[in-house]
Amino acid sequence: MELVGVVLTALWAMLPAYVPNNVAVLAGGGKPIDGGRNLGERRVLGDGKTWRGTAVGTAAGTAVAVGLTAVAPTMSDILGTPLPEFPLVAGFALAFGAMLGDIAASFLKRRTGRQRGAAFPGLDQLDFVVGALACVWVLAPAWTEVTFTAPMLVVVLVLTPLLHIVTNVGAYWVGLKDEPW
Ligand SMILES: CC(C)=CCC/C(C)=C/CC/C(C)=C/CC/C(C)=C/COC[C@@H](COP(=O)(O)O)OC/C=C(\C)CC/C=C(\C)CC/C=C(\C)CCC=C(C)C
Ligand SMILES: Nc1ccn([C@@H]2O[C@H](COP(=O)(O)OP(=O)(O)OP(=O)(O)O)[C@@H](O)[C@H]2O)c(=O)n1
Ligand SMILES: [Mg+2]
Repeated sequence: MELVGVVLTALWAMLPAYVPNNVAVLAGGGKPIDGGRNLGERRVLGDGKTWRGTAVGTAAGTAVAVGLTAVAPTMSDILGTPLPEFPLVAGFALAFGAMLGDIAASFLKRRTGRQRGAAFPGLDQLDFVVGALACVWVLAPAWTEVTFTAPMLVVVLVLTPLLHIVTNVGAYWVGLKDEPW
């Protein structure tokens, strides 16, 4: 498959993992997952990881996977490259795994003394990718092995940080996020 095809397929396959954190920013708030508890001196996760953001983000990412599956044959024809369909478990795993990766990153940030909202370059850009890929590999291993080729994984690891930076700076500019990362 030529490069354009690999890029299109990689972004398509990751879209159910890209949407949840965006939606959590838009829909989040309310009760924190850690219930306000500390581990040692610091919060377990912090007020930035909420039940509502996690649930709505996961639901939105799963819904995106269902929508992409419905239009995959048509879009494959239009774009001239075969685009994957998502079994429900794979769509859910990508979405929920993205949220879990972001939550795990907050756990690490608190353990390393970073306050809520502090940057952790590298981790911020890839936490949800690692979470999504690990979760889908565990919950839908056969689908994952067929769908994610090595070139696609390279494209995902290179392009996602760039997309994350552009999206977050955009969200900061329009006032949706308090920090541009
Ligand atoms: C389905 C519904 C209801 C909404 C979809 C919202 C939306 C804009 C989805 C885009 C998904 C997408 C293609 C994302 C790619 C980038 C990416 C990897 C994002 C990861 O999430 C970053 C998110 C939170 O990050 P954090 O948890 O690590 O802190 O960033 C915040 C994003 C938002 C609040 C969404 C809305 C953003 C804007 C309105 C900013 C405008 C965006 C731009 C100017 C540039 C967008 C460009 C590209 C190429 C995506
Ligand atoms: N599981 C999640 C993830 C995000 N959010 C919402 O999205 C905002 C931005 O997300 P993020 O940047 O990931 O969190 P931070 O507030 O920066 O906290 P942390 O330092 O722990 O990443 C959060 O403040 C919160 O309102 C949420 O409610 N639930
Ligand atoms: Mg943040």
